[in-house]
Amino acid sequence: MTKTKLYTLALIRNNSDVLLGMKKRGFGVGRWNGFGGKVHSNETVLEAAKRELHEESGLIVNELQEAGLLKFEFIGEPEIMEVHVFTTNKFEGTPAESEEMRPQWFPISEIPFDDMWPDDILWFPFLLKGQKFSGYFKFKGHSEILDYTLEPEC
Ligand SMILES: NNC(=O)c1cnc2ccc(F)cc2c1N
Repeated sequence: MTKTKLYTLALIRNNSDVLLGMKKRGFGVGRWNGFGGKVHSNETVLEAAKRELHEESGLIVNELQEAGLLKFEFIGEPEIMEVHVFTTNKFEGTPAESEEMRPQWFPISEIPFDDMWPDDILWFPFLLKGQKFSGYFKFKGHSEILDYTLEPEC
């Protein structure tokens, strides 16, 4: 019986740059990620997105826009990750390194997809155009996508 677990993922924009974090340990280590994590039982998805962003980058955001919904299945694992993706260009503070993440601004033309999760190159174009999206990715390990669906959502 597959179990769905809620996660958040926030991509912060500043004009033509996007903020990514180099994951220093744990899940996704060595890859440039957005900022996010698990949703706790005593908070909403939006509250979790703001909390995780602040914990991992030091940034404070009052508003986040819903950007998309991604579901990730890993062959052999019972849990489906339901990842709520957010974005904003309104934030307070300066990105600061945390125990989890080393933040860095990247020009949109220089997003390091080769050092990111393999699905990013597929849905980032929707995010950067401001087109909401919905996707499902079936992974074998952490680097091979066996199959996927991805579509714009109104
Ligand atoms: N910026 N993209 C991410 O941070 C990202 C993308 N895809 C993923 C797929 C599975 C997973 F477990 C995590 C991610 C993820 N953090």
